Amino acid sequence: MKPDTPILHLNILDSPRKTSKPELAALLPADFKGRNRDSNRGKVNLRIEGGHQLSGDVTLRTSKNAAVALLCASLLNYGVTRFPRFPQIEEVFRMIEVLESIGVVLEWMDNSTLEVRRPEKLQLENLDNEAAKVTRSILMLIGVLMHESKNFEIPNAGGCQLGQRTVEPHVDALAEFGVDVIEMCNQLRVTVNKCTPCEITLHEAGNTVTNNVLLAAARTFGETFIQAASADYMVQDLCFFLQKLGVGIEGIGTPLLRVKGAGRIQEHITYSLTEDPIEAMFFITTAVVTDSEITIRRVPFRWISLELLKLKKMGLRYTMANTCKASNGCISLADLTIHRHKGCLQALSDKIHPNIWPGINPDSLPYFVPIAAVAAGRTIIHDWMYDGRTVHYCEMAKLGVAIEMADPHRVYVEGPTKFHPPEEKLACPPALRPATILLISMLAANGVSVISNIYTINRGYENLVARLNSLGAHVYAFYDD
Ligand SMILES: CC(=O)N[C@H]1[C@@H](OP(=O)(O)OP(=O)(O)OC[C@H]2O[C@@H](n3ccc(=O)[nH]c3=O)[C@H](O)[C@@H]2O)O[C@H](CO)[C@@H](O)[C@@H]1O
Ligand SMILES: C=C(OP(=O)(O)O)C(=O)O
Repeated sequence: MKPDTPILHLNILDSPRKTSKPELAALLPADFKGRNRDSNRGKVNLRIEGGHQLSGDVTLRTSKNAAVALLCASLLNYGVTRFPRFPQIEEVFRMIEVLESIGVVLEWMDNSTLEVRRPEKLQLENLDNEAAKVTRSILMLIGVLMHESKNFEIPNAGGCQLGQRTVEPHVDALAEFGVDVIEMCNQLRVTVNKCTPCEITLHEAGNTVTNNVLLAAARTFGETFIQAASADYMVQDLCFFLQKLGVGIEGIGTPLLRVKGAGRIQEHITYSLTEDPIEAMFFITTAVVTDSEITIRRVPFRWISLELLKLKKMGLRYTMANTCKASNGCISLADLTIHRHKGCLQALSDKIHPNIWPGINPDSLPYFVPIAAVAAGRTIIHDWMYDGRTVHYCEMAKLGVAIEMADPHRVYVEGPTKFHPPEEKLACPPALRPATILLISMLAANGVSVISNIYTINRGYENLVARLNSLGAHVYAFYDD
């Protein structure tokens, strides 16, 4: 194992010029080249020299979860769609591969603006199954493609492995429009019998299913009502984009959405995604676990307000400044400084559990595991939403965390913890947020830790090595071809 030097300046595309795809691929940091999608060859691993206090500031990128929804939504538009500051992450690269395979032209215009031009007719028969099946976002293509073709197939959903993740709410909701989705041999066969506006109650307030229904309703003539919709951040970002395309949407940020479908959409539009609230949780946790003062710039603070309240109750001090609007004009942002706690955090007596927004975000919940490990006392983390996520939390024991599984949905964490490196290198779990809490804990562990094959982390976070090192971390990427 031969470590590289710390990667400090990976973003070398600093001049706003049009860059061809191969040129861009050559310039992108190695972690972003789509290596090891399905194989064990060319794995990107990380070697972390932990125990350093961090300092400085970091600016949030836009979110994976809104980006994938907006990529699907861009197909509703026959004009040119531009997305400034689009995240350059593996999940986005997979969706780009899928869209390119069906004839969509996608081009990075500069460092981060992605331009999307769809052809008049998509070649659905050419769909790149290999890229599609490793994402869950592929499900959202149903809501778009049902306006294009009466019969088509997509692979069943992939994504993070967190236990059973149902597609039933998608099947039932799309049936209300007149669309049958049948699962056969791990493919979803879609038959569009009709496409009528409807009144839908989702039987789970899921994010992807709400987005799928929004996309279906966006080009269905008439008014569709969605009850028990998710109001989470990626749904809000999709709604703002659809509004810009001319789709009428009322109720954004609530569980009741009313959508007035548009006809053919042909707009030349630019839409800026909002900054990622879950990436904010990543850096907040990094500051807490390494007991560092870090300023996180452009935080969509209202999307993590309950998380911040819980942290405040635990004794964490933070300050907010420079409130402004996100580039899309819709969401308030602020610079958030996390102050050093110097070991004074206390465990909360109440359980910490996720909820649909505005509860603690399900993707924020894993970050409370290392945070609870830093606090004095016992915390109960109740992960009711996912059937199989707590097993990943228990990996934290290898870094010195006193963690005990009470049942498949609950863990007890006893702090404070003196983090130490694992005895041997850790395999990156196939679940994005649980993988990142291992990485964060390694930053706090005095000594050298290794985490292998970080494809899962690169699915959702951009240029993390360089950004952590710019805060004073010592993280080295290396490959074992
Ligand atoms: C691309 C994208 O946006 N992915 C996000 C999306 O996935 P997505 O919306 O696809 O999440 P799932 O549909 O898999 O739902 C997550 C889990 O929560 C359960 N569930 C969900 C809603 C509900 O009201 N009741 C309930 O029990 C589901 O059964 C499942 O076990 O939402 C998840 C939950 O926030 C996030 O972790 C994912 O990052
Ligand atoms: C669960 C996640 O992603 P996905 O829905 O893409 O699997 C996640 O982002 O934490």
